[in-house]
Amino acid sequence: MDVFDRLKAAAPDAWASYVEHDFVRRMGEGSLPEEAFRTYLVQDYLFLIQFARAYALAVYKGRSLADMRAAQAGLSAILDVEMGLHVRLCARWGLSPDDLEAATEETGTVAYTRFVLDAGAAGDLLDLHVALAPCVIGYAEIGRRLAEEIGPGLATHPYREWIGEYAGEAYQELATSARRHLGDLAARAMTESRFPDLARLFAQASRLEADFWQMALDPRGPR
Ligand SMILES: Cc1ncc(C[n+]2csc(CCO)c2C)c(N)n1
Repeated sequence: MDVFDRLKAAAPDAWASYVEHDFVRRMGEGSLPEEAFRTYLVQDYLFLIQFARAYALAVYKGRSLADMRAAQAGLSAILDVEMGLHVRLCARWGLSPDDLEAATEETGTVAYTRFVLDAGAAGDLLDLHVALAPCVIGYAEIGRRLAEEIGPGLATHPYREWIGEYAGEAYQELATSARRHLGDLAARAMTESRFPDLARLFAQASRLEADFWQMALDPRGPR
């Protein structure tokens, strides 16, 4: 059992609330309302910008060149690859770069991203990577499961690009290497007495991921 499996096993309800969320189920069934998916895409754009900052923080928190380079690779992946893919996916869904730039960050986006940034700012690199783990590794689990469930029907599925992206080999490899890096970091920096605090951090990040899905399902009231 690696440290990621231990963290999941310590927070089964929080993990299930995230990876088995209604948004995920309905995306898989193809019954997710398009408007909910658009809301998600816009907030995810704002989310990815803050996540780039979290990887930049991981560069700063690194104590070895290897850790700093690993964080730099994560930062480049977001800035040079992920953002471009995301903007293209948004365009496919009728959202222009101007729409994305003009969007307001919702409370759920602020809560999740600033929680991760604070975990990293107040803690060390291991705290930061534990807070990042549900996001990076969870999406690989969700993407793979949905692709397996849908099977050959994926080619014509309404959410095929999103599912294909996260189920695809490149993202699966990225998640596998993030998982290995987390294991290495824990082997170096984790004393057993730290585990309960790390498990709490992991559970909270997983709940915030679940809230992120929920935010897209719940219409926002006027304000
Ligand atoms: C709410 C939310 N959670 C997780 C991801 C997945 N993800 C997070 S950071 C990143 C880039 C890793 O290099 C990816 C793919 C997302 N997009 N949105």
